[in-house]
Amino acid sequence: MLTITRKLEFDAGHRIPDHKSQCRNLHGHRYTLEITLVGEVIQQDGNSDNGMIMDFSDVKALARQHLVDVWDHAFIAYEKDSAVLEFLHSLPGHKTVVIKSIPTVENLARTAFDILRPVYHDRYGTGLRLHKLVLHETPNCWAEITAD
Ligand SMILES: Nc1nc2c(c(=O)[nH]1)N=C([C@H](O)[C@H](O)COP(=O)(O)OP(=O)(O)OP(=O)(O)O)CN2
Ligand SMILES: [Zn+2]
Repeated sequence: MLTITRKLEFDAGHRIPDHKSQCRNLHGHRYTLEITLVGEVIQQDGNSDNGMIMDFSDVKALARQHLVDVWDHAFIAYEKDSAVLEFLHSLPGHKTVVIKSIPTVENLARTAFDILRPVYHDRYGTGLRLHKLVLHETPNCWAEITAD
């Protein structure tokens, strides 16, 4: 299978409210996101995308628009983490992203996958689709999610 992968990075805060150790504290990470796409290679002389599954700059632009710019420098909070949400909502203009699950790297990867899958899906009529998403929380810890 021929795939392309675009890597992007962003910073975000989170906490894991029930965690047995340090991760229950408010803290942040520089997340690394890897987006892997599959699809036919475009064969069209004169087309800027000729020879590509998708131009890396377009992969990046869409990822930024729909996910990275939304999450970058935000605090990502679980919708039931009422103590933290109450505090964050008291800060004028604070960038807070509320998600339906605890913001572990597993749940963030799944949430990111669900956001980005329709963004890339068959954009050029070439069977383009999101094949895999990898989210690194630290250089040593990451989650991967692959399309069924
Ligand atoms: N399965 C998961 N385990 C943990 C998660 C998670 O999202 N999924 N998250 C955390 C913490 O939030 C933190 O991100 C990881 O901290 P830590 O284990 O300290 O990771 P480091 O890479 O910094 O660890 P080193 O031992 O310094 O390499 C915890 N667990
Ligand atoms: Zn963490």
